[in-house]
Amino acid sequence: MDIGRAAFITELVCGVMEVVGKSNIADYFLVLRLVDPQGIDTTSSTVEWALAELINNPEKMAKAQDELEEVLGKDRLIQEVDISKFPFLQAIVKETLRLHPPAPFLLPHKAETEVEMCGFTVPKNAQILVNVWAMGRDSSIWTNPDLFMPERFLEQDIDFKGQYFELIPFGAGRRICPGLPLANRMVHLMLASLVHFFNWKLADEMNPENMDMSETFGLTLHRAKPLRAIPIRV
Ligand code: HEM
Repeated sequence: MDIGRAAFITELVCGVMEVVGKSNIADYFLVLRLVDPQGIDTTSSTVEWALAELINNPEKMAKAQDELEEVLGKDRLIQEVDISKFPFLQAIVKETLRLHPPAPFLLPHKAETEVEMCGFTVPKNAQILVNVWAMGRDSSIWTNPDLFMPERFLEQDIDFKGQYFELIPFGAGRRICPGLPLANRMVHLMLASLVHFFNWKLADEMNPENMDMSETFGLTLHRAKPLRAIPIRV
């Protein structure tokens, strides 16, 4: 791990400790385990889905590889400062989080008071689950919602940092995921490295067209069948 990354993680942990100081530590770790059972569950699931979608859509994979090679050449490793130079890579991550949000219902919230919203009454103390998975597949928000089309994010200036309510895989507002800045960097860096230096072949002689892209639902969302792919050094 490089010094910059280590300093960043230390800073994040300190920030988290501040939060813990103001709340119940047992609840905090319970939530942390639920959201991120092994510390990287949500992050690794995002990278796995992004890679699966790229293998399933070879022309998008080629476009991502071209973009990386144009800026980095054949040998240079991507650094954190480079991420902003890759609009298509960023669009791939957004599109992956739209289609496969690792926390499909965010975390349960509770209404502190009765609220009127869009003609509905949400009673005090009601438990609220926000179905971001369904929002990502809603045809009144997205054209061809079931298709993996990263290009849609090249045409519109939307990110997932809580300002655009059509795309909130990390939640929004006060309870937004505190790991967002770290996850954002990790997903881009991991995915870019995997795609820049390797071509990918599916195991067991499978073709991209008959890949199983089904999901398992729970508090977190995963691939029903883990991605089995073989890296081939470019
Ligand atoms: C792609 C990666 C990730 C996604 C999509 C994600 C998503 C989420 C979501 C949806 C929530 C609940 C927000 C709400 O209450 O509405 C959450 C909470 C949380 N996340 Fe993440 N997360 C990711 C990565 C991480 C990482 C890397 C960490 C730690 C380093 C982390 C730590 C936490 C913690 C501690 C909470 C609970 C915060 C609270 O109690 O309010 N997450 N995350």
